[in-house]
Amino acid sequence: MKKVVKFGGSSLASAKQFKKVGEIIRADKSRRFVVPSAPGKRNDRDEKVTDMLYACYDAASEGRSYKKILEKIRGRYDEIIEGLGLNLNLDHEFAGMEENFLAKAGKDYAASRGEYLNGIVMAHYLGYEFIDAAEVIFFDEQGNFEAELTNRELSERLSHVERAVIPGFYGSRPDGSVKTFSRGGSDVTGSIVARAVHADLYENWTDVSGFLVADPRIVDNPEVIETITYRELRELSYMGASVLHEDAIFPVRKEGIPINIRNTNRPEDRGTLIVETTCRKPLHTITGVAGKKGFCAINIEKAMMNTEVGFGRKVLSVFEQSGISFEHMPSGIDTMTIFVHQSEFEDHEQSVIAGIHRAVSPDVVELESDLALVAVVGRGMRANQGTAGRVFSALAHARVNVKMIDQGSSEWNIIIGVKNDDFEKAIRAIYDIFVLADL
Ligand SMILES: Nc1ncnc2c1ncn2[C@@H]1O[C@H](COP(=O)(O)OP(=O)(O)O)[C@@H](O)[C@H]1O
Ligand SMILES: N[C@@H](CC(=O)OP(=O)(O)O)C(=O)O
Repeated sequence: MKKVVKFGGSSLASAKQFKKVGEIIRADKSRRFVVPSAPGKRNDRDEKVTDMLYACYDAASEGRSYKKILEKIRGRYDEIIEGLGLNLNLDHEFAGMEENFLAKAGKDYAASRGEYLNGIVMAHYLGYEFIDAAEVIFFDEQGNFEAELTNRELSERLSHVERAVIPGFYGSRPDGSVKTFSRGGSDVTGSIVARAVHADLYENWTDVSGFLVADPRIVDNPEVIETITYRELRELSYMGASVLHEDAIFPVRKEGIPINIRNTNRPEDRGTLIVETTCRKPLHTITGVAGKKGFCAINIEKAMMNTEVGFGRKVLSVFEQSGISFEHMPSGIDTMTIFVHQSEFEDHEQSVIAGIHRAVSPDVVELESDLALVAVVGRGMRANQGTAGRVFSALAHARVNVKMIDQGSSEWNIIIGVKNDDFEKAIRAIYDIFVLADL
């Protein structure tokens, strides 16, 4: 049995948390490969080390004094080292970081040091080998992750190692410069390591007892999902369920390795098992509900639109030319609506509208901003009649105005557009009708 264990920032925020992690790892000999994040928040008012490193980099690159922030970061590690009673000194590492800051090694380099230093501390604490992720995780010149090259090299390197700590979140480009994944990317590193060592299980340890049916910051005490499939999870994590990075399933999916989400503060809880496929019937019709705010809808109307071959392609090419990807595209006979991220769209708004006019001569183009998308996801939805009806009656009861509905033909997800202001209300209404009313 071989397990890869990833610990998030909340699990490594202090010496007290490190001790819990140490106990978890020592309790099971198969936990051979450890992927730590940078220290996270110790309480609601605290800062994540990664955020402090970004602030430090910004100060250094703008010629402002960064020393105070760097000292604060140093303080976080020293507190952990002292609390664990380790004979370890990070003088050399911090001197190297300062040199590189001044040499402008880049923002990604700065951000990655949170995981790098925590990896050194963790390896020391556990007596495991430390492997710098820059030596085994690779990106190309453009910064795209090199999945196959990484898998080959990492497999080879780890085949000679009994127990190792590999810091999460970063790797390197061909010129040796550091490149990070997007925020939350240590989850992806854990998955890459699990694939490379052909792990039996990828355990992802965090501060909640599994993947929850809804975001616990919106719904009080949501139920834990016992078993969820990769594709359900991908949809929920892409749509904002931040417990697992949206790309973390791809490497393990290639090998069919299950992921187990576990709680460092309650190791006795079984957590959530994420699998390729399962015979286990879901407890409720829906598996989960998640969503994101900050979308904008571009509504295009033109009489007889559906008879114009190539209409959709021409419209989408306008977005493509501005480098904007679209999220959803519900359409009617004479209407078509494109949902985009408001933050990506705002700067290009007028040029995109002008482009649409030039490309397809529409009758009307209208914009609606400050929208949220909610995804109701579940493999059980196909087998249950009236799911959409229940969703919409719950939303109507909660007085939520539905702006858009998009149901894939696979019938295991329904996407609903609502106003940003109605977002939390919509999530609670859907949770209540499918989970609380079911109990
Ligand atoms: N559906 C969900 N299930 C569980 N947690 C969720 C969900 N949606 C959002 N979260 C949030 O994700 C957090 C865990 O993710 P994250 O902060 O990245 O942890 P870590 O620091 O351990 O990587 C939880 O504390 C919770 O607030
Ligand atoms: N430390 C990085 C990477 C990461 O995955 O962190 P966490 O596991 O705490 O979400 C971040 O804050 O984005």
